[in-house]
Order: sequence, then C-alpha cells, then structure tokens
Amino acid sequence: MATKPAYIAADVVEKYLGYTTLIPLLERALINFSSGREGGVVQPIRTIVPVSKHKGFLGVMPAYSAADDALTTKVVTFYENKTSSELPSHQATVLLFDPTNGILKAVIDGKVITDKRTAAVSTIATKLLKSPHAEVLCILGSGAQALSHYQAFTQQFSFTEIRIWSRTRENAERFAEAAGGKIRICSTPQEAVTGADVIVTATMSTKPVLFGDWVKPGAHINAIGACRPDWRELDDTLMKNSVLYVDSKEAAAKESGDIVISQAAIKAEIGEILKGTQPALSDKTTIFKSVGMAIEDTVSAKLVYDSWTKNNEN
Ligand SMILES: NC(=O)C1=CN([C@@H]2O[C@H](COP(=O)(O)OP(=O)(O)OC[C@H]3O[C@@H](n4cnc5c(N)ncnc54)[C@H](O)[C@@H]3O)[C@@H](O)[C@H]2O)C=CC1
Ligand SMILES: O=C([O-])C1=[NH+]CCC1
Repeated sequence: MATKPAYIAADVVEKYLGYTTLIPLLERALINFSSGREGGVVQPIRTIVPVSKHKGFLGVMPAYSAADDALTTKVVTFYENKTSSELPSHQATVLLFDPTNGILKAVIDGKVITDKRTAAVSTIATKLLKSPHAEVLCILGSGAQALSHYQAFTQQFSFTEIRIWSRTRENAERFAEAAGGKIRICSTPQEAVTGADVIVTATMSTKPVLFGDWVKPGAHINAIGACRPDWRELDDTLMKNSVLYVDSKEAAAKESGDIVISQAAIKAEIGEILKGTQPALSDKTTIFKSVGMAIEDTVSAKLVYDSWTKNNEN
C-alpha cells in the first residue's frame, strides 16, 4: 500500500533552504534549462488562470529535471487586492512526485520556496552583471520579495549603503525593523534610485515605478514584479537603453509587460551567461527581468525534501 505523502510546513522549509546551498543548485538548473534537450529540463510555460472578479490569479508551474531526477508542480495564487494585511498576496504549494512511478511523495509549503529561490536567482544574476565596484543597493517595495532579496543580498554581497522606498513610510519602517540592518528609508523612488549601483524592483505595481532617467549608467537592475503582460515596473526609456537578460526568453516574452509593451530586445538568458555562450556585459546598464521558473521550485523542493528525509530517518 502506498504511504501517505509527507507534509512539509513553512518553518521546516525555512530551516533547510539556505542560500549557500541553494545558489549552486540553481546555477546548475539555470544552465540545464538554457541547454535545450541536452539539459534535461522539461518546463512548459506556466498556465495562469485569471480570477478577475477578485483581482487574483492562479498559476500552475510543472517541471521535471533529469539531472536531479525530480518532478514537481507548484500551484501559486496571487491577488492584487489583498483582503487582509495578515494574508500574503502570494500563496503557494509545491507537490513533489516520485518520478519513477508518479506517486505523490510530499506536499511542501511553497511560499518560502518562492521567496527564497527568486532572491537566490537574482543574486546569481547580480554576481554576473553588477559593476565590481558596486556599493549602493536600492530596493523598491517592502513586501516578501523585497525582504528575501535584502536577506540574500546582504548575505552574499557587501554593500556600503542600502536604501529602501515603499509607498508608505510606515511600510518602509516595518521593513527596516524586520530586516534588522542599517537601511536608509527614502521618501521618493527617485531619491532611492539616484546613484544606486544595484536596484531591485519588487512591487505589485502595474505601472512603471522605475524610470531610466533616474538610473546611474552601468547600474544593474533586478526586475522581479510585473509578471503579467499588461503590468509594468520599468519605463520604456530604461527598457530600451539597457542590456536585457531574462530567466526564460520564452516565458519573459509572453508574460512580462515590461518586455511585451516596450518591445525591448532580449540579449540572453542568465543560464547562457553561466554556460559561457553569452557575455555578461557588466560595464553596461543591465536588467535581469525575472518572471520565475518552475525548475527553480523543483530543485528547491528536492533540496528541502532530501534534507527533511535525512533528518527524519530513524
Ligand atoms: N520573478 C519571480 O520569480 C517572482 C515575482 N514575484 C512578483 O514580485 C512582486 C512582489 O511580490 P511580493 O513581494 O511577494 O508581494 P507583496 O505583496 O509582499 O509586496 C508587494 C509590494 O509592492 C508594493 N506595491 C503594490 N502596489 C504598488 C504600486 N502601485 N506602486 C508601488 N509599490 C506597490 C506594496 O506596497 C508592497 O511593498 C509581485 O509583482 C510578484 O508577482 C513574486 C514571486 C516570484
Ligand atoms: O514564479 C512565481 O512563482 C511567480 N512569479 C510571479 C508570480 C508568482
């Protein structure tokens, strides 16, 4: 008789998903993804079901990695009009299957996986694309992604100044308290961005919050939000005057309003830079437009499951 699937809750995921372990696994996954058939990644474009009546979306994100022999699907919901400040705008669950026979092995909380794997991939892009002299980090937004990016970036880099802007000062102050480090709270996005070497946009905005005229030449931008074809975070000036990298060319060209509307040309996938088949033009102004990939959830969920199994063996 088949055993019941394990349930792995958010606090356990948090315990096993450290950036130092996760980052090299994701680097390998990005390379495999960008290697076509040879890379052994099967990842169709995700299905998104709009729940227009409630300003929400349900996304289904399946993937298989031959290199990891791991099979998962994430189910993620995201809502524009949160009904409660207690409720996160994004909620997710990852189902992990035995790839040999299709048995469901684990139901894993997907919220922490989503927050951390996204920040880890931005860290990888930033290592490749930032100026070697980068000192100032700016984060626009103060939600879950803003916090995971702050945590990953402060662990992996040594910025001398970190700035944040959020729509309300109260939100920015709450963020600074949760982050716990020295953070400069800025009153306007322009103040936060001016002179910054690395910028993270992590908002639910549907209109540009970051304008090319504000951005220091040579800066690197990680654009995390605007995952719908009619949503924007970056304006046309910035999109057209920067070198544009993405996680998945196919997905970004379909899902990212910043690309769909501006018609900016994509230079390469981050996996192609890691493979050495495309250059990292770090002396130019660069954008990493992240839409999020199922394969990132697959390797993260496998890491969590394997660590959990090891620690629960008698
Ligand atoms: N690229 C990827 O892999 C992923 C991207 N995302 C996207 O990242 C973005 C942030 O996600 P979370 O931090 O989880 O959401 P969140 O709800 O925790 O935080 C959203 C932040 O955006 C701000 N915001 C909302 N509307 C705004 C507006 N019009 N102008 C400026 N700021 C605004 C909020 O005040 C808050 O600070 C979302 O667009 C989300 O869909 C989320 C998960 C993965
Ligand atoms: O990759 C992901 O999980 C998501 N990207 C945008 C919303 C959720």
